[in-house]
Amino acid sequence: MTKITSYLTPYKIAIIIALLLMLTELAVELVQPLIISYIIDQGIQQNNLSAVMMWGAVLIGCSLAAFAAGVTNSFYSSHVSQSFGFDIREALYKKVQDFSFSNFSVFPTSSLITRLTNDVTMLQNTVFMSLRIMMRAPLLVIGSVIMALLVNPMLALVLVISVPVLVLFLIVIMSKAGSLFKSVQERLDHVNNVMQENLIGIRLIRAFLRGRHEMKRFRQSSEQLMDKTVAALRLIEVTMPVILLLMNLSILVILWYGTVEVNTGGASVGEVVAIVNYATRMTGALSIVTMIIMVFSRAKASGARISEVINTDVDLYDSESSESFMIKRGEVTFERVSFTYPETSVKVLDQLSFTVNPGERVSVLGGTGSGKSTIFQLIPRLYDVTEGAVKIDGQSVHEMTLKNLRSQIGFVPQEAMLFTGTIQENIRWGNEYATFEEVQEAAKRAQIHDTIMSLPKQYDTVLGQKGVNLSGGQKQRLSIARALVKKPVILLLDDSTSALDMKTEAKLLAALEDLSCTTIMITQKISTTMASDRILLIDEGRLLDEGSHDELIRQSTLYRKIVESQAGKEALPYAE
Ligand SMILES: Nc1ncnc2c1ncn2[C@@H]1O[C@H](COP(=O)(O)OP(=O)(O)OP(=O)(O)O)[C@@H](O)[C@H]1O
Repeated sequence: MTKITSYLTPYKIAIIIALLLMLTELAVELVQPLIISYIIDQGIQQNNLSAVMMWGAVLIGCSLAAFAAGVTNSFYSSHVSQSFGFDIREALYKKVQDFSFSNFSVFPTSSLITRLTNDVTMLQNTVFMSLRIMMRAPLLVIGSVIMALLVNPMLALVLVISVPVLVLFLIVIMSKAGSLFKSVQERLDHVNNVMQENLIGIRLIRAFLRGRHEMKRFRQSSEQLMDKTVAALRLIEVTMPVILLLMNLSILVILWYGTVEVNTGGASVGEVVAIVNYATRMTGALSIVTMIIMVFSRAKASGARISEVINTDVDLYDSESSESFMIKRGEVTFERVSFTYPETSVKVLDQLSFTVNPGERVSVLGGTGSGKSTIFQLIPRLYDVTEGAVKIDGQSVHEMTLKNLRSQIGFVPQEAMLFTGTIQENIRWGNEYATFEEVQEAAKRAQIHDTIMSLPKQYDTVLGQKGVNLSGGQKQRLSIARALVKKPVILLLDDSTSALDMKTEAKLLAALEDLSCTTIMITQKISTTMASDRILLIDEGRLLDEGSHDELIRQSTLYRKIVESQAGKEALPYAE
């Protein structure tokens, strides 16, 4: 288990320097009331101007030293906190990149974003404040009590009694605040989640006139965040008046008792002033402790949330026996494969067996929810099979390294996903080493080259977020081009031609013809299945039937029904 504090280890020298500088500031702060008491007792009371000048010069010298220490401390504190935040952000990002899909189902995207941003910033600020002021405040309280005891133990007794009471009170508040701030962060996750869904679905929201509904949803979640934050802050705010009340009372007692002691010769005026001065400084330090409680409580919650991600076991990884394997032929075999999604109990695939031969073009057809996309996810090992084996050229995908396996497979997901950047960059995303000619060739095969050339900036046209400035069909063809530029041995198209008209689809399929790769296409369209060598008919995670279009028309009632529903009775040569 990696502890968040271990990320501070590389900066231990800078931390030590910052802490030493902070101690210098603290020492000056503690010695100042003592010097002031000397100025009063040895200078003012004795009418000794040279003593006033001497101790005055010492006071100024100390203040300058504290100033220099403070400035240098800020420099080191910023360096340590920013570097620490950078390292944690990077570690989190790397971890999330390695996440399997089942890991993602545990952490919603919005929560991961909050953890990567808000939670890291919270920790970063805490480190900065710890090195700058946080450690100083408790030390100042302890130091002030010790110094007061050295100056006059009898007068200092008042502080010896009041300070532990206050510290106990603050500990109780801190333990309560921790859980409250944890729920503040969870509420923040929720606000981010609603916001994210709103922004992603903005077009749908406008089209369905659901703006008011969504506004209400957002307000509810924002109100919950506000309520939790107010509850947490109220608890913290209560500490301040309590501290002020108790400390002011203590000062009054010191003044009263001090007067008695001065009159009986038990204390000097300078000593009383010094102890009042220590008490005032302690009041300031204890007020800072209130802020510390808040910052630490939030940091504790944030630290736990970050640790949760960093210490998550990634359940999809290269095994000891994994090796690089060159896919030469592109034969895909499912051997009695069963699959259940993590955290669920329903078998989505059940003892599924089939083989796709090298270079073959196979369509996967089946009702919605029958498990077609799941079949695809198992080939590049986005999930591991629950039972059975998926093999490529006879080698189990489990025994191939993830990087090696995925680099040889072209995968076009159901929803075309594009990134902010130029068209060229988006295609090259599939193969960063592709030349411009290779990018163009892929675009030509994907039937998107002509469209690109008609744009004013052609391949340098900048796409908006998720490719908003393209039509659904254009996005699909661009993501096909992105898979083709990889020159994959196996090409998986998950309903990737659904938005294309029949003519464009036919051209695309013809252009894929001379590629020697094995092509598996999930489809709902008969026009696609007709252009395939073979069709796998899937129903409830099982292989219902397989064969060419003509064979299935002869042997499968279900297939005949699908053909009839899409192309009419006349498309059935064997119709009575
Ligand atoms: N991440 C997931 N976690 C849990 N269950 C899932 C997950 N993804 C899909 N399922 C379930 O698995 C079943 C098969 O889903 P799959 O996406 O493979 O179907 P499909 O045949 O591709 O459907 P469609 O044609 O509608 O895309 C469905 O019942 C679905 O609810």
